[in-house]
Amino acid sequence: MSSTSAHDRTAGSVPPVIIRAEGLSKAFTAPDGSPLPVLDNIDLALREGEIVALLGRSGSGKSTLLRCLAGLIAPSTGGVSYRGQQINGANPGVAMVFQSFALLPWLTVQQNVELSLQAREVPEAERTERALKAIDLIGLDGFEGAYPKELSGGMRQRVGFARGIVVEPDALFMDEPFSALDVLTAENLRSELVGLWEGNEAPVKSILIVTHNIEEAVLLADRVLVLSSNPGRIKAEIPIDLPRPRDRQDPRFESIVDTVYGLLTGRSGHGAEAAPHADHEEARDRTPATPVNTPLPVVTVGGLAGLLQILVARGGEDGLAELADELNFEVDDLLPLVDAAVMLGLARTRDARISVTPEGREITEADILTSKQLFAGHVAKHAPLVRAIVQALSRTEDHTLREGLFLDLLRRGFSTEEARIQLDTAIDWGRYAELYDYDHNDAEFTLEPGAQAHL
Ligand SMILES: Nc1ncnc2c1ncn2[C@@H]1O[C@H](COP(=O)(O)OP(=O)(O)OP(=O)(O)O)[C@@H](O)[C@H]1O
Repeated sequence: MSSTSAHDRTAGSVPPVIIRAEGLSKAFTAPDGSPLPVLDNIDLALREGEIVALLGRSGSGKSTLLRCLAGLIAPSTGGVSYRGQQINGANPGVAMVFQSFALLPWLTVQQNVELSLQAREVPEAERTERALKAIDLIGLDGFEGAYPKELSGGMRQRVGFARGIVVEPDALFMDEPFSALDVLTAENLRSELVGLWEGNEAPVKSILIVTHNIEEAVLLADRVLVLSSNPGRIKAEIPIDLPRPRDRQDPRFESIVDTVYGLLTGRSGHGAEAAPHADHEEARDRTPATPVNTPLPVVTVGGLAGLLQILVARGGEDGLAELADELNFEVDDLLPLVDAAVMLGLARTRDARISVTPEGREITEADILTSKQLFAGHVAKHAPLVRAIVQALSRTEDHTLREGLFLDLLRRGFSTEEARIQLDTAIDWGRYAELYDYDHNDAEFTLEPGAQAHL
């Protein structure tokens, strides 16, 4: 908790819990009807006076958890309570701010803000007064009569915030509220939000923010909960006891960012940080890698080669935070590349650092033909989906197969859209490695001569 926070807890007393999740698990249904576990056994409590950030990779279940806590979807097992009462529908203590703003285009700013109050049956005169106050607070004074299309992205999201705070919720839930905005606008809005929170002006008692941006989480939150993926579990909880507004250059800030980087890049949660669930993780580690339990990181061969080149040029090793900073990448851009390099045995990560392996260096320094052959060997060995495609093609008489087979198999563990993305990634990697060719017109794979030697 920040030492300067207006929401400071009284020494020694633990603030009351607003929302609690106990043993919360959620599984969706995969397109083939099998269960798709997304969240597993989540316990968490959101207390008065705190900002909590939920951080995790894309697809780790952050939004699903937020929606379960908001009562928008029901957990498969376990429950959610609001001020001690189990909820069975929309959580009455929560207001939401969405990434997409979700404004109604045919309503003015004021009407959009009043809508939240209308839904709660607040009388008209009070609605107007409260809406104008919220609009003023959030810096949109003078734009009450404007329509969303007349506003910039940042101003639209201000309306989103006004609509959330106008109901004076116990908990304001924000799902990636800054990620549709340009960097400067996002930074500006974040600082204003921190200002309102610190000045105790925003009429909310707690904030839960979903983000994939590590620095954003460390800038805003009193606690960061890191979710692991497949299925999502709380992998670590990191308290952030720095005064606000926080300084990105502060060594303590950097050190926390590094720790979180380390947690997110730790291979699916190995190591001490996964202690509470280490038994599950280990059990999973013993199961063989399949295209479903070990998805391909969605990156191009060009991107991967670029990462290795940069690492080699920097002496073979670098801190992940420094690398992301210098390349002007967001965490989400960098992590899949890091994952791909690690999956293929071309780099390794330790804490928050990445180093190129001898195999990665060899590939980077070889001529193009040798480099391709080496790459083919690593991909056929370590990328489960590419390997599965080569194996399946080897077993057919004419060494060809339609993509439908692989899409059907992938749909056992992925949505239709994700299955397509996985297959497209495998097409990119396998074609570059000259393990197989792919004909777009016939949607058909053909094994390349010599590919089986890599199995
Ligand atoms: N209604 C649904 N039906 C089936 N699967 C779903 C549904 N909603 C989410 N999923 C799946 O659940 C997983 C987690 O999704 P979720 O959106 O919660 O993740 P996230 O961590 O918020 O990801 P991102 O950062 O990309 O938004 C994904 O694999 C997603 O495809």
